[in-house]
Amino acid sequence: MAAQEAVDTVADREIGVEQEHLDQVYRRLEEKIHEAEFLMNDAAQKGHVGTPGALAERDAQVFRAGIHLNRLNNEFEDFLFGRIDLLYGKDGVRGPDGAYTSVEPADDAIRPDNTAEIGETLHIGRIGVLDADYSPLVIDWRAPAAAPFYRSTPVEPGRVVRRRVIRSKGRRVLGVEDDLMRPELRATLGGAELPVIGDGALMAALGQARSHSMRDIVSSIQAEQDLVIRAPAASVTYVEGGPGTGKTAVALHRAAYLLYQDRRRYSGGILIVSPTPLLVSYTEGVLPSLGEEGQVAIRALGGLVDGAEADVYDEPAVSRIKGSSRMLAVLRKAARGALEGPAAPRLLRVVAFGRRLELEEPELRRIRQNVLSGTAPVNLLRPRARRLLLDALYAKSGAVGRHSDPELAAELRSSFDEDVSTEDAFLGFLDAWWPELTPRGVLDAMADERRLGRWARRVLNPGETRRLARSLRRPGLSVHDVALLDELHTLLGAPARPKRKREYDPLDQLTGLEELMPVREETQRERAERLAAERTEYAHVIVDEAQDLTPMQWRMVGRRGRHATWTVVGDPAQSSWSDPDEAAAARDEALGSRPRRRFELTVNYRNPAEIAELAAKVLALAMPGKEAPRAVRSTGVEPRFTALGEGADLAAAVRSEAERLLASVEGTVGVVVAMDRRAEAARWLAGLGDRVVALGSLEAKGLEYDATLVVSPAEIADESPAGLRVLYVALTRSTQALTVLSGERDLPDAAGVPDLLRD
Ligand SMILES: Nc1ncnc2c1ncn2[C@@H]1O[C@H](COP(=O)(O)OP(=O)(O)OP(=O)(O)O)[C@@H](O)[C@H]1O
Repeated sequence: MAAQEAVDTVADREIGVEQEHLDQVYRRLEEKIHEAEFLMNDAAQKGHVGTPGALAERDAQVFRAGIHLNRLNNEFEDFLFGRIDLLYGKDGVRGPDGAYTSVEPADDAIRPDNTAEIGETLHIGRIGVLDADYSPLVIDWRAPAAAPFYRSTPVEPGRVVRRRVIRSKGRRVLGVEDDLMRPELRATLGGAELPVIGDGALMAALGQARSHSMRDIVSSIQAEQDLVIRAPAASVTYVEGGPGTGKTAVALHRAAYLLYQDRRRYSGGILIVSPTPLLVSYTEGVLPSLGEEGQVAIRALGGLVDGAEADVYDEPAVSRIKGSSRMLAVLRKAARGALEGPAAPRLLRVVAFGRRLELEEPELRRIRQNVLSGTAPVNLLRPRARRLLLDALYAKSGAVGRHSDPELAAELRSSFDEDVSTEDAFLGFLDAWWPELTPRGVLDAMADERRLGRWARRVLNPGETRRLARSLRRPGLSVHDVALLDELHTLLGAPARPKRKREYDPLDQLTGLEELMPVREETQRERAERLAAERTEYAHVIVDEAQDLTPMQWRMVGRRGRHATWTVVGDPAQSSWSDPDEAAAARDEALGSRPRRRFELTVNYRNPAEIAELAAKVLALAMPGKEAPRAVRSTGVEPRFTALGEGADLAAAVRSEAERLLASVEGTVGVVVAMDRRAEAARWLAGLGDRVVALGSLEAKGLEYDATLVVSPAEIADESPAGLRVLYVALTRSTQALTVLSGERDLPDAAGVPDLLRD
């Protein structure tokens, strides 16, 4: 008891020490706000005195200070989250953040009797704060001086003696957890021995209940993850790692790091491509919590094309066709063939120079073929089509050769062109014969099986053609349709811009029209949002769950980063694409010949060892020889197996198992079913509250829950050729508890274990 109290007292004292530091940080920030306000008033009073540059700098300072305080007050639960106590370094050089730059300890930093004095203490937080004398009160987590907080290990401690994670809420420090990097050392700070509190912040973070949004991991980034986050953004950074190794977390932190490190270079924006809208909403809070917003767009694969938000999936046989690079040949034909719709006119008749001139079908066909022999996008070929039509009509007009003087001849021709091309009959004909095609229009044309058969000849077999046409006849877009739209957009060329909204016209004031059409200045923020929405190319592209992109999706994503650097994270063992080799080839094509830097993440932070072990059995079937990541913790809770008795009601069983899991964990429960059961599963769970969600197997990608119920492994595995890998994804979603519910098809043994999960 007495010993416990002593520990508490040391812990309380250390909390007090950190509280004092946090108070000092807030005092300093408030000072900065006052300074900034003073400068602002001063600037206003002096009016135009001062160079424009100085005024802009002042504004920027006020703006930054305002953002800091606002964030500190409103958003961050743990603004200050870390501290490192370091030995004296080899030299006394300070970096721009005020910290000593030396990575290695000075030769005499450790005395022969293994004692040492702490030479520098740094606090790490979400943004950097300097004291009035430019000494660092808080180091930004992305600054070079913060790297030892993440990189230092007992094997390679560098200058770090003690690494401390500080937990705080608002302005109050709640707790501290220490790790000693040099446990053999007796270090003193200001003459007193360095105390050590708690037993590891990582485990505390991993054991916490999950909500429906991802948390940042800024206070517990591990060394192998830090290497990826801070890797220089040259060409392509390729990161592989099994489920739960932090790939998504690392990708998001890397975006924040790149912006911090070189904001100007990434002013062209960073795009994060996510497989599903569910994963987008799960992850979109992370960057704001790291102090980054605005420059990063997180988009689902089904939402990369403006105006096409798709979140439904085709059946696997259809998505296999739509995702395959064979579609490229089909789309090329369709983009041209769609010009000849059922309503395409077969005769052009105009009157010029008092004569009736006609072009009949064979001539029209020849002209069309001639125009299409070019490689330009179809919509951009329209002016050429118009010119060749006029040439052909002129040749019939009898005017050719009427003048031998070239100037007169040219004049005659130009008046012919003007006459004909303003004639309603000609204009109407051109619109119908060479219409402005839209990607959506061509996709609709492909829904006609007969026409699609023509365009897909020798590329798709008749069965595939039928399936594809049938799926395109369904209303709405599927996720895989979006990549086709994007391809068509390129093949067709940008249609003429829609007419701009009416501009503000001062003359309107005289007519009183302005009252009917309110004119409002666009705000800065609206402008930024509009520009972001209009952006089609980015300075850096991060692809999450990259193993799932189909060849056609790689082409779509590739177009958004033609001049970009890339971070590509994925796990081939979780690929839901039937032909991973084909997808890898498409990926390589999209990324071009840029050099790759490869990293591997090897530790599973999500699943307890008990769940990871079970999942590894499916991995062995799905990808024999592939190693599973090492689980970092164990809970002692084994997965639960239960089988549906003969004639039993699946809905009732799912509901009751979900209820059981809800009672066993504090946070979220995910119920994963085969894709075609997704709608009914949502009904089965109705009324159980928002801690539980039903997911189709493909939607579970990237997400995690405190507990997961996997319904019928066999149904999930049989869904598609990639079914075993999809099942592997489903089994690796849980942070605490897993239940597997088998049906008849799973051939469960007496203990309810389905045959796919037996040894
Ligand atoms: N260093 C860390 N500290 C604390 N938590 C971590 C750390 N690294 C990863 N995690 C947690 O582990 C879980 C898995 O991370 P994440 O979703 O990024 O993994 P992933 O590799 O993308 O997984 P999957 O391939 O299954 O989608 C998350 O809850 C994440 O917050």
